[in-house]
Amino acid sequence: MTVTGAPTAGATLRLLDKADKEIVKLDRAIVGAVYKFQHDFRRNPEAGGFDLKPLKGDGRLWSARVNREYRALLLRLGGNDWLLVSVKHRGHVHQNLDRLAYGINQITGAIEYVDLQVVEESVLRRELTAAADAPEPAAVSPGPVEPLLFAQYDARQLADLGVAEPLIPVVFRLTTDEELLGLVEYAPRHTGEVLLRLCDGVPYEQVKAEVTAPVAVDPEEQFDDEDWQAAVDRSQAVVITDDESLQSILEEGDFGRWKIFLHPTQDKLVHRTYSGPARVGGGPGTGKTIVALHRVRHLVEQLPPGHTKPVLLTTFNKNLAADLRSRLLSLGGPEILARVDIQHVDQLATRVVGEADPGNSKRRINDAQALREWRDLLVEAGEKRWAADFLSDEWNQVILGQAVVSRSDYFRARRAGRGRSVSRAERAEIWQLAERFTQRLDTKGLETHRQVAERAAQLEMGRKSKIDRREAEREERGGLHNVHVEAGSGAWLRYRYRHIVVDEAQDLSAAHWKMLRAMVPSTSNDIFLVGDTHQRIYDNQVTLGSLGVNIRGRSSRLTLSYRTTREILRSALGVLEGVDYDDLDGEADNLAGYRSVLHGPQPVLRGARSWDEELDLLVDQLGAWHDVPREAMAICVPTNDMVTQVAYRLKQRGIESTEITQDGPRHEEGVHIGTMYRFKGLEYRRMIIAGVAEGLVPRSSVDAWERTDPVRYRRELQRARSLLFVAATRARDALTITWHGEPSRFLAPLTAG
Ligand SMILES: Nc1ncnc2c1ncn2[C@@H]1O[C@H](COP(=O)(O)OP(=O)(O)OP(=O)(O)O)[C@@H](O)[C@H]1O
Repeated sequence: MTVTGAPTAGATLRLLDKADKEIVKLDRAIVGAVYKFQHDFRRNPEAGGFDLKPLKGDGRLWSARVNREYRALLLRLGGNDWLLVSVKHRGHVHQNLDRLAYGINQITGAIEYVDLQVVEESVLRRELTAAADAPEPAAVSPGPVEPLLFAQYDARQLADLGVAEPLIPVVFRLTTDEELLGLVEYAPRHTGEVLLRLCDGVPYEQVKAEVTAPVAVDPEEQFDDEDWQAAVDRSQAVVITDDESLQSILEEGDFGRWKIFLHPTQDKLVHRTYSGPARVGGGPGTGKTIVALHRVRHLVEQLPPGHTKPVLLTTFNKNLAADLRSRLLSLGGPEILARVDIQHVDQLATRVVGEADPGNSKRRINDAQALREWRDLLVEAGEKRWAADFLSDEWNQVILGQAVVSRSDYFRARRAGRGRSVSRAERAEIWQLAERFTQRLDTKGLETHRQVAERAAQLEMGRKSKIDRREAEREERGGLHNVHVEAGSGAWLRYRYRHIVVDEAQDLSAAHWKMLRAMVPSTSNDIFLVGDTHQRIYDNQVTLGSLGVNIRGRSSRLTLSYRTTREILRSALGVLEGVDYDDLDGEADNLAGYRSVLHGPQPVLRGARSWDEELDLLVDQLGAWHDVPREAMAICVPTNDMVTQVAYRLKQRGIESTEITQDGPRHEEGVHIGTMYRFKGLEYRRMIIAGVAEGLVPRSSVDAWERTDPVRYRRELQRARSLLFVAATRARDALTITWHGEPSRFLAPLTAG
């Protein structure tokens, strides 16, 4: 049969989420035939040989020949727009025609396709009558009654949450977690999310608010449930553009899905127009980085043609910036990359300062190195009244943080949140020591990253005021453009960027934000930042509003983890129990609704009597994970010494390993080993967190602050907790936590069972 009313030229062929998962499971020869099919079909669906024909009376579901045995099942969206939903053996299609269900979900407005036969056979593994209506839950369990998982809900309630209606009768038959997880595998994505949440015991209304509401069609929007072309835009589907696109979807498997199937919540955040700075929060693995990358691509696609780089993509460190670059390349290709400046935030600050002062050859040091300089200074000066930690913080947070340049400024400086008050006389002493410290750094040719960031912020703020002044003058003179030239330099003075996208936003300092704010004009879509304050591991708490980055009303949160299993997530959340977190803007934040649809083994918790014995536990655990490449596993420990010791023990036992340095893993091969700080933004299939013992996590010195500086004590505890949380949420499939001696206090909620 020919496609009536369809133009004879090429067709649009789309692929529905999950159809790809089914196709990859077919024999290689059939997958090959699918490649050829999509190529030919896109060119001309009417070509002979496809035997394209509608399967049911409504003209919506069609079958096309892939090879002698297999058929592609396609939904016709309209004209020559087709959605590939499945590839099945022709016998299966023939026998189960009345079991192939499809429709537009009344709540989410998305297209759904379900093969009820497959679901029932695979999920319930028993013959079921093909009842079309929802059965009375109690009536379907013969013999000893197994509790039905969803007996407390009725069909209407489930449908209102957006559960795919054809699946509701099956849902009512589920009795075990295993069956539920099986169903989730085959069900439309949203159905899986809702059911798992209900099964976790989350109240109905909460599931509605957290899972359904974000993807529900706006009740104001009169949506036409016959408009399949509009519905496909609300669905997770991708247009197959060329021969390689389907191939790359199938070959990259789960690892490439982030490029193609954004969650509707992610998709909205990527494509929205924001009237000013916007922030996306959310727990680990919810796709914040993915959203940032798609956002960059979206912004670039809106730019007029050109050769400049008006979009800045920045993050906390070099390692993460390199990762963003390679992922953006893979998402958008060299054309997108060509319009984006990717630099980590300290590199950016260094460049700004370098431009203003090209002769500067100072060596940059980090917070830990600066603290050592403070210690040495106090020892050399025989100064015992002040602790190096305290002075270092005072210098970073008050003196540098508020750009204090004189003694009198320091006397007036606000010291909110510093925990301990200081008298005027003490301020005088501190100021004197701070001056000696800066001199010391100068003499040694050193400069801290914080100093550089602060100078960069000042320089950029100066540049911004010049631009604004010139802009005002230009307007006064009726729009003359030549006043835009920077005095003396001949260079055009303009904002460095049009859009800035920031990843790992929770760890940027006030100076970084001041610098970034000044680099981009305050217009729509100016700053887009993603981050999670539960993962803040550097001491940089900021209130964005006070730094000119006003995110109020433009803050959203992602809640579905794509990385971590539900089992790991539950343990990781246990680590954060009972602690408050901020939203980067002075208000509270939380991880409400944070969830996963992935499933795996329970995390393993194992204590040893000594470090030596614990090292053996690590070797045993790696041995048990022989089914996974070494590079897909990592060991995270609290200290650098422990990194060396673990590497040594593994070497003795013939296990190759590689250390994660500031610049990423030293080598390609081997189990990755690093301190907790190094794991920010990374992910592994299997993780061991070792040394999670009292005295190490948190380190014993933290307790000394409890009496002398309670504010600092709380901050340090929070940081140690976040470090453990970050480490625990790097694991995709399996997590083992070990310790020797007494387990860390942070593990109490987990070890309590
Ligand atoms: N829509 C999606 N489809 C498939 N995979 C996804 C999707 N979104 C995210 N992922 C995957 O989930 C994992 C976590 O994503 P990402 O790194 O963006 O999370 P994150 O929120 O930035 O995490 P963290 O806060 O821990 O750094 C990645 O492996 C990513 O590829």
